Amino acid sequence: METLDDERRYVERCTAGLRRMLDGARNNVIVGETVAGDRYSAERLGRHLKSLAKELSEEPEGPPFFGRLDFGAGSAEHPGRSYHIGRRHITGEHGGPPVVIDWRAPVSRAFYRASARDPQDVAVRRRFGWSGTTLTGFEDERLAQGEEGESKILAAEIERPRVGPMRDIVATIQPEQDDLVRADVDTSICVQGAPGTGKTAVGLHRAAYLLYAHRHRLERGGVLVLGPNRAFLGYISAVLPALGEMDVEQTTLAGLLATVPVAAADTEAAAMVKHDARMAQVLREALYARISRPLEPVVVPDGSYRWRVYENELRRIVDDTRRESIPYGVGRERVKARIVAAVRDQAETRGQTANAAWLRQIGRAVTPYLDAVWPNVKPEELLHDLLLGPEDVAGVLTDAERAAITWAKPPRSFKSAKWSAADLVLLDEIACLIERPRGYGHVIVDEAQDLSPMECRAVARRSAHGSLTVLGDLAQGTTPWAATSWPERMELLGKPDGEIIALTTGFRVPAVVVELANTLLAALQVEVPETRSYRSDGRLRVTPVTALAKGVVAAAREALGFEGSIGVIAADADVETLTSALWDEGLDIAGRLSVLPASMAKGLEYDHVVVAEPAAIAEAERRGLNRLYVALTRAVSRLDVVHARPLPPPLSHPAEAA
Ligand SMILES: Nc1ncnc2c1ncn2[C@@H]1O[C@H](COP(=O)(O)OP(=O)(O)OP(=O)(O)O)[C@@H](O)[C@H]1O
Repeated sequence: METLDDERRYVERCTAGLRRMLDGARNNVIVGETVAGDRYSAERLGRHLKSLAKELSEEPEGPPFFGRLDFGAGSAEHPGRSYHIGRRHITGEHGGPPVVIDWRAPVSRAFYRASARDPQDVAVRRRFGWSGTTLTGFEDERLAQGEEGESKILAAEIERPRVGPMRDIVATIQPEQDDLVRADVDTSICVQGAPGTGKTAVGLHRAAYLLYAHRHRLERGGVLVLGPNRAFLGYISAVLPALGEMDVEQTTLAGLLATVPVAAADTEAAAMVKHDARMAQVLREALYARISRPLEPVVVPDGSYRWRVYENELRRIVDDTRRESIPYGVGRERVKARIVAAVRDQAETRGQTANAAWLRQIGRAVTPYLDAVWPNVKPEELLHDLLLGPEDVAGVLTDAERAAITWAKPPRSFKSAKWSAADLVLLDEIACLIERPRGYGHVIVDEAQDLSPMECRAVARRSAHGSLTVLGDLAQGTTPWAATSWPERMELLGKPDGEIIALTTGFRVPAVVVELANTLLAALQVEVPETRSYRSDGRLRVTPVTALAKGVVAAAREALGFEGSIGVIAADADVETLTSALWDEGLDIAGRLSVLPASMAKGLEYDHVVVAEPAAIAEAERRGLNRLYVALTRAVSRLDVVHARPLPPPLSHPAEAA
């Protein structure tokens, strides 16, 4: 077994290897552009090499490897071989074997999965400890000899104080997480995970894994990651680049659907109706109601002659086309083509030949008729008209529901209409009825419990020919339409057969904090499995105060004495006052201390969290207790609950909890 010095020399070989790869990629950029056969392939090759060179040079510098596997002499596939495992593959000297194997390669799997009970031919698993890019030590587990222990390196990684954006967990992925990361590309999965069980981390690593294992297939469609808000996207934005993946689209659903700006807000009653799955039928019926029954023949002038297609045939064409399951816009084109074909058949019967120019001319002549029978429809126009006083041709909405979504003050035309966030979802539904949207090879949706049925449909349309990874926690549902059951949501997401898997080990929230948060769970009326916290460290303090701002300032000041980030989470309405109070006391809220509204806390984590006035968070909205549950579970090391008012009932046992 080598010494630490040997391993440090190995680091130098890796650094040299990386340098060789970068030089090689840069050289290839120069050569590749001049040697490739035709201009098109030269350009493609050039672009590919440039992006490789860019990727290599931009990659954040980190340790070249984090683990090593020594296989036993009896291994069938890797007898007596050793492999260093890292974030990316590093080529060896003189075309020899790589000095580092990518964590996603098949052989690396044993690093995450082997155990003393099932060593998978691994004699020794080594984990390395680093301080920046300096190798500081390693730990060995002689799995073949039944040796497997709590890893200090693993524990230190999980318990390290957090600063800045989310980091990858590639060195410490747990077996149950690895199962999800490497699930088959065609399999859609739904991960129900309590706070801090690594759902987001798993989703991002899955994106990286799928791109590695199925690059060709996914490059065409692409991979899309949908997060709940911009703050969250900023927080996770460094993970995929650190894993060498630069080309994954990361956005919010609102960002994806934003064809027009959001300039209006709905009442909750209106939003509830607009997000209801029944709106799909209302919109479909409203769109197809634009098609009218042909009552007159089409008369097409052609020189001195007039061609006629009679009502019966036209009706047949329109009815047949309606029966086909094709988008509305394609239907319009098809009707047009069929009318033109009917004219062509008549012309050919008369011995006239139909060339392309003639067919185009007939097509132009048919268009005004088509505009009357199967008109072009703009989504904004259709929705504007519908909201004037929804006719609800389908008869699926109640009078009250129809009244709720009727414009309070109708805009002068659809062009001056101000749209709400829910309207954007409806506009997307209509746009996709008219024309199929771009689909992705794989879509990862985080905080999926908050999606409405109509939003689920928007996601389903983008993953109709690909697969989905759905990440969420029913207990953290805060929207009025949040999910209460996964099978129902998977159905709406178009993957009714998707597997639903629960993650139950928490890596963020310390056990004492989990206990407090769990006292809320029963009141949330969702069935989710109990969580076990990996962390026995951590601190919880519940402090009654007479003046909230003063209490929060004191807690924040004390928190600054510890290492790591600090988040003060308060009801949205209290944020301004608390920010001023911290500011007035000279606390630096631009640095590692931030104040954030409870509505923005989802998905984020801070080393030290101060939850200000739980009662105010709980009563601020319909699912205020769920919101409070989210706020309480953001802490990595310490949670301070500061309250001037009584705690909301399910949380009223501070003495036992503290
Ligand atoms: N295997 C692991 N090794 C080290 N850290 C991990 C591991 N799994 C998760 N973590 C860490 O635990 C924290 C929580 O992970 P993540 O944010 O992915 O959880 P989550 O389930 O999405 O949480 P939430 O539902 O609260 O948003 C992160 O800091 C993440 O890096």
